[in-house]
Amino acid sequence: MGFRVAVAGASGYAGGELLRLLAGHPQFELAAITGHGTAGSTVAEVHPHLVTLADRVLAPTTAASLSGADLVFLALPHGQSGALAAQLPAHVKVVDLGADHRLTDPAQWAAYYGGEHAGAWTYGLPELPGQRGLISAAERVAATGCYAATIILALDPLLASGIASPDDIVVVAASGTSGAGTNAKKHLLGSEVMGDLTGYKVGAHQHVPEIKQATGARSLSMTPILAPMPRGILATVTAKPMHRVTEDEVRDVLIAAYAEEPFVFVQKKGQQPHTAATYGSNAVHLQAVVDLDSGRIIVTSALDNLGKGAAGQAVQCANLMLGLPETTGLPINGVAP
Ligand SMILES: NC(=O)C1=CN([C@@H]2O[C@H](COP(=O)(O)OP(=O)(O)OC[C@H]3O[C@@H](n4cnc5c(N)ncnc54)[C@H](OP(=O)(O)O)[C@@H]3O)[C@@H](O)[C@H]2O)C=CC1
Ligand SMILES: CC(=O)N[C@@H](CCC(=O)OP(=O)(O)O)C(=O)O
Repeated sequence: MGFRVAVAGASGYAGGELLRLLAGHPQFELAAITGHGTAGSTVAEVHPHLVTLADRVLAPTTAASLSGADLVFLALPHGQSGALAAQLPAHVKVVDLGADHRLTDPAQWAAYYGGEHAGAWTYGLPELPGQRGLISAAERVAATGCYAATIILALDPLLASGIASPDDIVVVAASGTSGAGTNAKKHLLGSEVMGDLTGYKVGAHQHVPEIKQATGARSLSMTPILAPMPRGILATVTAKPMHRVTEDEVRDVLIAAYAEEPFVFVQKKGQQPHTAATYGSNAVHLQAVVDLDSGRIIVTSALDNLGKGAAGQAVQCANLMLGLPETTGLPINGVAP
C-alpha cells in the first residue's frame, strides 16, 4: 500500500530536493506541495530540473492544504514550523526539516535561535544508538541539521565507545552555499562566492547545542566556512583520546559502529572523504586518523547537505515512521564528476 505525502516549503532548496526524491519513491504519492511567496507558481517555474512534476502548482502553505496527507514534510524557515504543525490533525505524521523541534532545552533555543521554543520532538537521526526504534514509533520527528548530521556521525562513536574525551572537541567544517537557502541568494552571488573562503557564525553556530545534545559532548568549538560549491559539507572533528590510540583502533570503532548501517561508509585506509562523492546521495563518508604530532583523533566526514543533511534524512525517517524499509527511494551512490 502506498502513502500520500505533502511538502510544505517545496519551492526552497530542501523542498526541491524532497520533491526530487519523492518523485522517484515507489511507495509515496505526492499530495499537496506548497510555497509562500511562490504559491500559485508551477514546479517548472521554481525547479526546472524536476520535469516529471513540471505542471504541479504550489498551493499556499496552510494546515488545510496539507491535512489530506498521511505524512507532511515541513521545509520552512526556522520559527515557521511550530504553529503550522500544531494545526495539523493528530493522525497526520510530520517530519520537520527545520530546527524548531530539535532542542530539548528552551534555554539553548533562546541562546542560539531566539523567540518562543516550540517544544522537542523525537530526534531524526536513525544511526544514533536507540534512535531508530523511537523514530519508527513517532508521529512527529525533527530531522537533523546539516552540519549536525555530518558532525554527530563522526563524533558519536568516539564518545559512545569511550575512546575520546567529551571535552575539548574542535570542529572545522565547510559547507556549500545551498545550506543557506534560496533567500540568501542576494548575499551569495557567484561573483562574490567564487574564489573565496570565509568563516561565518564563528564561535556561535546554532548546531553546537544540537550536536552536544545528541552526543553528550561537554565542550565543542565549531568554525563553519562557506565554500564556493553548490552542495556538500566536509567536517573535520578533532578530539582528545582518553589514552594513546592507533589509527587502526579508531577506525575499528567507526567500522563497528556503522557495520550494519546502509548509508554510512568508512573509507579504506589512506582515503579521505570528498564532498563531490556524496552529491545527490544519502551517503555519509567517514575517515579516521591519529594526528602524528598531537596524538589527537581526527575524523573527517562528508555528506550532501541537501541529501543526508536534509531531504534524504527526512525521507529515511519517513520510511521508518510509515513501516517501510528504511532505504526505500534513497540513492546510496553519488553523482560524479
Ligand atoms: N539548505 C539546507 O542545506 C538545509 C536546510 N534545512 C532546513 O530546511 C528548511 C528549509 O531550508 P531551505 O530549503 O534551505 O530554505 P529556502 O529558503 O530555500 O526555502 C524556504 C521555504 O520556505 C518558504 N517560506 C519562506 N518564508 C515563509 C513563511 N514566512 N511561511 C511559510 N513558508 C515560508 C519558502 O517559500 P517561497 O519560496 O515560496 O517564499 C520556501 O519554500 C530550513 O528550516 C532549513 O534550516 C535543514 C538541513 C539542511
Ligand atoms: C551555508 C549556510 O549558511 N548554512 C547554514 C545551514 C543552516 C541550516 O540549514 O540549518 P538547519 O540545518 O539547522 O536547518 C548555516 O550555517 O546556518
